[in-house]
Amino acid sequence: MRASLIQIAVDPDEPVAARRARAARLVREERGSADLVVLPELWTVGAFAADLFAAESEPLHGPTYEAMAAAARDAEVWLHAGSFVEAVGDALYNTSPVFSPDGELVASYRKIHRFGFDRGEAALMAAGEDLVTFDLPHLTVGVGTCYDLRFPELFRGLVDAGAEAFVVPAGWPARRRGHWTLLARARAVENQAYVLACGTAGTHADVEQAGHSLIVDPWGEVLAEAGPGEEVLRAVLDPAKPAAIRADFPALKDRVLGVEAPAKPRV
Ligand SMILES: NC(=O)CCC(=O)C(=O)O
Repeated sequence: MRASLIQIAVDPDEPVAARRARAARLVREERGSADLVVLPELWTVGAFAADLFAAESEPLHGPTYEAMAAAARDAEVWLHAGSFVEAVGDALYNTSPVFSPDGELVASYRKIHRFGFDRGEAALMAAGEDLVTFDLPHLTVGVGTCYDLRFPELFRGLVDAGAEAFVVPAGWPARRRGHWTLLARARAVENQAYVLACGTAGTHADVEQAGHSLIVDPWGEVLAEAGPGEEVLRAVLDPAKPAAIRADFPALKDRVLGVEAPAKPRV
């Protein structure tokens, strides 16, 4: 399974429509080199460009959906199209559509943990409520978005739903790059699952982006890591590897469920 992560730069001087066309072109360029292509979080507007969220919001079946469905079909790839600002009535969601090589929508995930501590995304967007997985040939993939990476229970829930790999699009800032790499590897090790973490490059809304997308195997080894700039990061995944590692080192079987804090502090 050949995976390509498109670490696109969000340049505020590039109109959203132009970036949409450029992203679609980059996806098409992976035809023949990839089975799965991934874009980052909110590459349309920029994850920190909160002032633009409402103006650049779209219905699920809007211009980003149409452009990405066509690109997936033309490239004959599975496409996790990062995320865009989805408008549903008065509500906004940070939504990730996933397309099959026929350009059909196979999954749609609304980010559950919104970033901003009551500001930005956390104030403007509604929270998703559902865990989402989708099936590639021989590999079940769970999805999370950016800040979700800090919440291990979400990923454990995805494992319980069958996930053997995680796709995590992000708009992660450069100043917390150390957390990004550490958390991506931690989610891989603790869940014995591939992690495909695709960030953005460039600077938008005065927030320098980390880049450094990475592909981690279910043993926690980094198979490929990007630099800070625009880049297409590629690696080959072995769909049999998560099951092999889980059989060989069966830590997931040793989970103790329902452990609760004592009612009174121990003395
Ligand atoms: N877009 C995001 O979710 C940013 C998350 C972040 O900056 C962090 O967790 O740190």
